[in-house]
Amino acid sequence: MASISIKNLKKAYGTFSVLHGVDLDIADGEFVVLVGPSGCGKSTLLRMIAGLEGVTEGEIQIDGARVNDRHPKDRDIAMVFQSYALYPHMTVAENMSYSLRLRKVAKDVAARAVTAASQKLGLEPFLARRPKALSGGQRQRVAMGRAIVRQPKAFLFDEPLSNLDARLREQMRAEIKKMHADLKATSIYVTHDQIEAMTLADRIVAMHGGVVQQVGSPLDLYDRPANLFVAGFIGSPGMNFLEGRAEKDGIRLRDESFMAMGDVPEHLLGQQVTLGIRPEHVVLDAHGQGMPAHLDLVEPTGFGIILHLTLNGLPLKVFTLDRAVLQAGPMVAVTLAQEHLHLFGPDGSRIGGTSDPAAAA
Ligand SMILES: Nc1ncnc2c1ncn2[C@@H]1O[C@H](COP(=O)(O)OP(=O)(O)OP(=O)(O)O)[C@@H](O)[C@H]1O
Repeated sequence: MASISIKNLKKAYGTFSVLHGVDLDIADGEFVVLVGPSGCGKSTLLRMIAGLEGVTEGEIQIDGARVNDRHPKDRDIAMVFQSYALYPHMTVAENMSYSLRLRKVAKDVAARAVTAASQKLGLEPFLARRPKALSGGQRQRVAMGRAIVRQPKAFLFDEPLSNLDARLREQMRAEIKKMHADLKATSIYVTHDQIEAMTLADRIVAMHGGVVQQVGSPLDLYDRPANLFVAGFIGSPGMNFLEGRAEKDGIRLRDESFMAMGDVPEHLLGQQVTLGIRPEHVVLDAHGQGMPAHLDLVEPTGFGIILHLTLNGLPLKVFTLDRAVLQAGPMVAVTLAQEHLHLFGPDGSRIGGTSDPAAAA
């Protein structure tokens, strides 16, 4: 296995710049997930690491060695795609052993590697079948098995589960996690799906517009998003944002209502700021204490309930497990849990901490 280091990496297609200087150090055995909206450059970054795209500027190192000009096959990296990319005329066993045969690995060694990988992935009953006789989930497993038998330095996953239905995704997600716990292989995984990112990653890299916005553990990004983009992107239903002007002890919202939040840093006074609060941190008050809000829409998800409210003319989402709200009238009372308020400055970056008062100082 290997460490991967990316230094000031840039990519442009003609005059169109896709990556604007990415720095990232991935430790040996780490599972890193790249997330971001469509077009933010995550697949481009992955493909550059694999050697499938050239480097415009900057450096990629694998185990300390510069690989910018190294051919993909000489980087010793296995890539798993959403399209599976299996050879249709080969059986599962042949697909899995193909790369070993190319490397002239002895037949019995290759057979042992295929057996071990197929046991791990529950593929033994299918070894003699061709890909067309497999379900999507089974094909994806073969694609992973093919990567495993090579024992590469690192695995790169490009949205491997996006062609699968929700139940199968859930199952395969858990299998990938188990596989990683087992093999401890350095892995970089690209996805749109934030549940995949949250559940699989040791660290998440959130990208937007070809720029890394934040790198951290899943809960770091959830609890202490570095800016408005990360705050809005991570979490579903998404964080609520309320815009206003900073005053000494809180924020004067657009509708002139006041949200108390302790000492506001002096340099922000009078500035336009944004308050953020996650839907699960808006507290519904059964006793009618708190701010009156109009209940516009109720979305029961089974697990919990998403409420769409209007508070002082502003939209506010609430997530609750309390089914009693299904009987609530058109008016409810809400409190925003102060310790869970996030504050973002005029440029969108996070101000201080909410859960960690020392960081706010
Ligand atoms: N060969 C190319 N020539 C020109 N532009 C390209 C090329 N490949 C990608 N791009 C552009 O680079 C940007 C980043 O693409 P990339 O595929 O890396 O995004 P992504 O974040 O992986 O998106 P998605 O989640 O939709 O796959 C996009 O605007 C895309 O149109």
